[in-house]
Amino acid sequence: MIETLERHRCFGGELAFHAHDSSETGTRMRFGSFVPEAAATRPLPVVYCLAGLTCTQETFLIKAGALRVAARLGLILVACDTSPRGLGLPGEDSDWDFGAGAGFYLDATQAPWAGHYRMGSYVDRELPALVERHLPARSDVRGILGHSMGGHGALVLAQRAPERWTSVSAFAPISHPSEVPWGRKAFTNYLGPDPAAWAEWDASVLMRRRAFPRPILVHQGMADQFLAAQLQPQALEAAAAASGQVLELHRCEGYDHSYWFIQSYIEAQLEHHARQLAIAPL
Ligand SMILES: N[C@@H](CCC(=O)N[C@@H](CSC=O)C(=O)NCC(=O)O)C(=O)O
Repeated sequence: MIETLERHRCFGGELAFHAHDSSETGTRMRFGSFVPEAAATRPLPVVYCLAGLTCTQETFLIKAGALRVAARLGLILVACDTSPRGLGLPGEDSDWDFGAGAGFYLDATQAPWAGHYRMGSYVDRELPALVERHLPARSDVRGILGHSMGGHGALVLAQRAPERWTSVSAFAPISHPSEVPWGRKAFTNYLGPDPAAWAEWDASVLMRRRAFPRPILVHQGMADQFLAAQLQPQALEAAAAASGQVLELHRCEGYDHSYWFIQSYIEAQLEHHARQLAIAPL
């Protein structure tokens, strides 16, 4: 069951925030949804929007400038939180790049995170099942996009289950988390010290192994303060070349890591999803 906490009419449709008990995280989770007016006459495809470190279920919907575009294209948007919260685990709230607000969209295997920090299965299975039961959403196709840590999440979840995810795109993703400080910290603590376990949640490793069956779109700002140290889009590009993945990587001169960058390219990304979702067989 979901509890709807607030509803707002927006661009002819409805923006809402909901809460529910999650069996994956064992906590109460919140998510936001935007349902365009067009859903009054037919079920619409959903694009799941994964935000980055320190964000909540509100950040993308408030800051990305996506709702006007989604209303025009007839796409439902769903934005979840970036981790479970309020568990009282040691260290859960100590760092902005680990623990609460930094779930990394994976399934933790290490104590004390295992059993709760299961954002991978939450986004892949539990949330779509809930959304498809309660919103006027198509269940035959799904899109996923994300920013930074959320870009990593979108790329990894789509590549791990290409039969479940029709379309994927990312803004400034953490492209090769096994090799950068944010990813190594998260993977060591959530998955343990063995890099073999990390590989299953690393977009560049997965892409090198097997191409996703449809084109992947990425935008990366070239004035991004995290570009060299944390994001490394060149790893994704090399992996795509190795597996034959069709990867459209746009290097956007002068743009930083912020939501001003996302606002500037959200229309291109949602149009990519609309194209992919429309051509998927019904
Ligand atoms: N607190 C940090 C900055 C955190 C930050 O920049 N978060 C990004 C995502 S980074 C990768 O996942 C973000 O989207 N923040 C929300 C926003 O509204 O911009 C610091 O102090 O450097």
